[in-house]
Amino acid sequence: MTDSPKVLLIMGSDSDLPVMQAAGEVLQRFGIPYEMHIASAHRSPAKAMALASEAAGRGIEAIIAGAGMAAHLAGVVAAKTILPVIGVPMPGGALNGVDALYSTVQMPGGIPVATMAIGKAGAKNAGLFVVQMLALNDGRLAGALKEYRREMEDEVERKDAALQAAGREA
Ligand SMILES: Nc1c(C(=O)O)ncn1[C@@H]1O[C@H](COP(=O)(O)O)[C@@H](O)[C@H]1O
Repeated sequence: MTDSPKVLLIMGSDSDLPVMQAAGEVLQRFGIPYEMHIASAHRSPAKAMALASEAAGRGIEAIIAGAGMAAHLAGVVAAKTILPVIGVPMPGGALNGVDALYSTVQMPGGIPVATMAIGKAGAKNAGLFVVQMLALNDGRLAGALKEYRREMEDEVERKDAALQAAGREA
């Protein structure tokens, strides 16, 4: 995207990209410019901390941080900025994301990380949560979110209608 980014997406590894893309897709759908980076609190701590501490000065309004296993990334990012940080626990590893969920959500009092569900649904909701925050001061986004909800409702209705029709035929 060419506009200056409003949202920063950080992930601990390139292996997280297929999941984190779900957040990017939501932001793209709502026309919100974002930037994606790979940076790790464990493997490249200086870069992870610099991205976090410089974000506000660059006009970023929210950060989505995704990591798996011992997922310290979102917490470390949150420690270096007062921007809202949304954490997405990645699936995989021996514990299939439960480790990442606990290490993302169990922040000590004082440094919050708004933690979403494990995996793609969590990444998607992280994107939507950011849209909802930005919509507080943006009527266009608020309207687009209402339309998104209407479409979701219509889709459920279509599926139910198809189920009822199939039931009648059986
Ligand atoms: N949890 C973290 C952090 C961190 O918290 O800073 N950095 C990388 N990782 C995670 O390690 C997992 C395995 O990484 P590799 O696939 O590169 O071995 C990834 O899910 C990544 O987010």
